Amino acid sequence: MAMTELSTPKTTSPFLHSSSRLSLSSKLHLSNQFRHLLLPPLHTTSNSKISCSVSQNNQAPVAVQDNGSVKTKKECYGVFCLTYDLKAEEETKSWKKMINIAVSGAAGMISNHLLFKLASGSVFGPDQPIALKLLGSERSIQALEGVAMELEDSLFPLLREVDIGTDPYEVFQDVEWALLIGAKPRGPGMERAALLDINGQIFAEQGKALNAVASPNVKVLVVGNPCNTNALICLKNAPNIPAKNFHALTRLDENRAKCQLALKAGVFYDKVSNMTIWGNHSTTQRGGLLIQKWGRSSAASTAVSIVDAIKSLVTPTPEGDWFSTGVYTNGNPYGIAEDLVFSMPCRSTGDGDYELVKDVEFDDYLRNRISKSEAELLAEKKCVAHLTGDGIAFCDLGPVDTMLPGEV
Ligand SMILES: NC(=O)c1ccc[n+]([C@@H]2O[C@H](COP(=O)([O-])OP(=O)(O)OC[C@H]3O[C@@H](n4cnc5c(N)ncnc54)[C@H](O)[C@@H]3O)[C@@H](O)[C@H]2O)c1
Ligand SMILES: O=C(O)C[C@H](O)C(=O)O
Repeated sequence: MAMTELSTPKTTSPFLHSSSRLSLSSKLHLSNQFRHLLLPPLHTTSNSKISCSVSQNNQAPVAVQDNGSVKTKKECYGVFCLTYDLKAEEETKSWKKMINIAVSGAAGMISNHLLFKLASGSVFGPDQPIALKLLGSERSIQALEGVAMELEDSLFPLLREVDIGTDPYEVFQDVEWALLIGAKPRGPGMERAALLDINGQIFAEQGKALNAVASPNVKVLVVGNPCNTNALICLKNAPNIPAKNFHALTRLDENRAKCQLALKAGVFYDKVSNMTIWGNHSTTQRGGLLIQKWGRSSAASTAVSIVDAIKSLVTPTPEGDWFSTGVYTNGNPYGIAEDLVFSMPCRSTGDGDYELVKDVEFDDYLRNRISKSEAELLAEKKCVAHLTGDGIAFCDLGPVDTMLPGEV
């Protein structure tokens, strides 16, 4: 194998703007028969050395163009600074058109697991190139750069672009998926509803930004807690986007419930189907206990459940089964109060959209539990009336009796 040694220059932080475009382009093949190419700046120490050879095929690296002007390297990072003519690459001819995916809270715990699954192709498929638009808070911008560096070092062929920024009006431009994770998590002894005040503002602002700049058919998955009411705030601030496109993540509850039922029934969890989570991302499940054990809220299993939730929308639902997702109640067949985001059983043909499953039967016990969840969400809705355009907020969340044994 032909080898060469390249000394790599030390580079300073390239992310100098609120939204930096990192255009990750085609693969650099590491093989023996091609001429050596000077690599873009690497984030390594000044004395590090690399032995490699780089095939260039017919691709001429060019500077990234933005609004007609050639960008300077300080706006991007390493390999993201170059873009390549992909027409020469046989593999990419079978690929779908690239999609733009926004992830907020991209420097947080959940995103740290999720982003690498998205970039690997295991969520949207092995023929679906993606651009990641990463939104962080001002305080997390350095960490966001670190995330971009790790994505760069992972050499994902399907990851074509990475943007980072703190302004949702820039980061959400033309996005087809928005995964809204960025928000404060609760700590030990807190209820999710206590986050209403802190997190509600974030989702009002991000709803407005999506409304203004995202793709008109963007699919929005709200993860930040309390996710049902945050999703309601978000959709109310985005009147140009179909309300049906907004989801609150209740898939973690579904996965937890499947696990618990399997345990009880003495079967492996793949034997459990047709699980419905009704209502809100539940405070009656294991989130609090996990916070007590971990000292922080669930992250890896949440990322997995986000993957499951997206896959349920982009692949056909297996015959006879359904999945749960928090959706806008608008003419629902179960008599649940309208104008809420409420988790219900759904099916999808795999086109990103869904239909409600309309014939699930309730017994009195279930009806009673659903009513309780409905009452909780109606109370939360009153608390955020100032953020949904419904007048003056009135907050009376009542006594909380949902802590699990062992919670403090
Ligand atoms: N629905 C669910 O099933 C579920 C499960 C677990 C956690 N959660 C919720 O998800 C949220 C995130 O959890 P985490 O563990 O990743 O938290 P984290 O604290 O690790 O990360 C949150 C990140 O969001 C950033 N952020 C804060 N405000 C922002 C804003 N306005 N715009 C963009 N980014 C912003 C923070 O800087 C931080 O980097 C929490 O609200 C948590 O309660 C929901
Ligand atoms: O419980 C929490 O606050 C975190 C998350 O929503 C969870 O269910 O694990």
